[in-house]
Amino acid sequence: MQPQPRADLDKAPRAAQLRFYAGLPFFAVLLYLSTGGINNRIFLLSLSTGGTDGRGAILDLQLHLLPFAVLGAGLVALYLLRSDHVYHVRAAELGCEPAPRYPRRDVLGIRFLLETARLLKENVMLQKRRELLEECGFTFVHGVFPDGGVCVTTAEPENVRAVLCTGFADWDVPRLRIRGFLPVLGRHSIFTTNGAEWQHSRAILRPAFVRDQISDPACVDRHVRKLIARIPTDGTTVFDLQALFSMLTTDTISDFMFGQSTDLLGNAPEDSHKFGNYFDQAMAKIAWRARLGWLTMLRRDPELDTYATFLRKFVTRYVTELRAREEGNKEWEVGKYVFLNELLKSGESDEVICDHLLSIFTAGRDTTTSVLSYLFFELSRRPDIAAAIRAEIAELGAEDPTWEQLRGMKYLNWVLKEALRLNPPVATNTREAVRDTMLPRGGGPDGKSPVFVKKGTSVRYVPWIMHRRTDIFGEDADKFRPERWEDLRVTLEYLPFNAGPRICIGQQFALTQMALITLRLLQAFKTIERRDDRPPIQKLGINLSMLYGCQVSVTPA
Ligand code: HEM
Repeated sequence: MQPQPRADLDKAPRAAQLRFYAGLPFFAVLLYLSTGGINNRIFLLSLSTGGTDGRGAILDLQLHLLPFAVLGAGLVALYLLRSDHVYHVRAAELGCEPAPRYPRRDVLGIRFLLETARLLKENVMLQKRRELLEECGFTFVHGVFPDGGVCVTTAEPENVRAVLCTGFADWDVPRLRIRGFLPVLGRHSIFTTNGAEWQHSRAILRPAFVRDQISDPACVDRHVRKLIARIPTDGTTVFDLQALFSMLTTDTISDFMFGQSTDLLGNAPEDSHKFGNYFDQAMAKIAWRARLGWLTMLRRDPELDTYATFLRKFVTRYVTELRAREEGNKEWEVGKYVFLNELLKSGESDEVICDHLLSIFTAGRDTTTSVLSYLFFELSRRPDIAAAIRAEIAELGAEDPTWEQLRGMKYLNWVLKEALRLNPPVATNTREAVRDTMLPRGGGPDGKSPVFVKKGTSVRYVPWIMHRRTDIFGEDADKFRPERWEDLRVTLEYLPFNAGPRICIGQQFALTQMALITLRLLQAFKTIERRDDRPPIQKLGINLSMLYGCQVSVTPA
């Protein structure tokens, strides 16, 4: 059966724009009348009663201004029509066609903004956007409130390739995201910079991730053992693995970065718990700011300021401490790789180093927690998959596994890939055009023509939806089936770590860390059972997380 076109999807966006511009003069008159406020009402009343009640001067002025207001609005409309015309001529020259616009009637993107806020609140944003994208050929355009521009949303691998790889120079991390992240990450972090500044940050951070020293499973192992020790093993006590994974990743990343762990799974001081807690709150707030736009930034948020101040102080303390040790010329934990040590060698100021450290926390903590939580949710309802991983673990023997061995575990790596496919922690991402450019797909009635993109336009690409496309991953795309990776060959259709020059620099670190954690938990527990009847809802923040956590009970091996 042919799908019915949605009434709220405009396949003729240009006509809609023209209708909007034609309405501008009327809008101006309305605006003019409404700015007269109560006076206008009195004026209209007085016309019907025959008197102006002493307000003649003001009303006179308004009447004189009326032609200018109409003329002004007319000129604005003409200007917009002209640039619209120029835009369409250029687009046509390049063989571009418009992409469908959603929703159909939406002056300045207000409806879209309100709908987005509602869908986020109801935690159905990804599902609803998937339906929409499937219907309109995987690309659509919507208005952006309040600046009146547009944003292109796409789940088309060819568009992703153009944005992240082949046309990299045409696209920046959007200003909106930078403004949203600034209070916490600062202006020098790898996530809040573009161009030369970003290249500089990446050049400082990247070497730390290719050094042999970080390949130290013992560091992760130490913290996993603490996690295992905290888990009740009577098979009936229910606990939330997601909360424990969040502590674990905080501990491992802080250990890797500062050479001292926050030790949330051990004997953490009050401050470390506060750090974990404030970090969660701050992330939730900046996700909201970056998504809902300039409106959320009009007002200062004193809570966010409190969180940001505390987080920056907490991290700076380690920087000051380590600098003091270095100045005292003491050898500090000889042989142990400490990321902060390497950063200090860059000669950057404390403020810049603090920005970098917080960005690594942001990049590595909740992403890893998200994948592990979802993975163990799947394992808790799929004992067959857990058994297949255990069989592979048994082949390793009794020795502690090396990083190389972990990377070589074929089935375990399929399982991780499958978890990253179905719920990539960075489920959606955005870039902004820094010059007029185009996307190769999404335009015209069949969605196969290129789409012209004006400078300043945002493009949101959605790995979560792309990873579930049945034309790419098969009819069972929604199913957790690790075996699909045996012969599946994909490139940019699969994008959990991004691609191109801004690809995730912690990818190998994350994969091996997650492999080791999974291995240790499956060695420690014979059964891991799901203990939650509620549907598994994914909450969209900066990263995905499980709304109700991962509630399970376990028995010892
Ligand atoms: C499962 C875990 C992880 C996933 C799914 C993931 C995913 C991503 C994605 C999608 C990006 C691109 C963001 C963008 O440009 O908008 C990214 C960037 C980045 N990731 Fe990861 N990441 C993970 C773990 C980590 C870890 C553990 C670290 C470090 C300890 C890390 C460090 C970074 C950094 C520094 C960037 C910025 C790269 C740049 O802009 O040049 N990531 N990651």
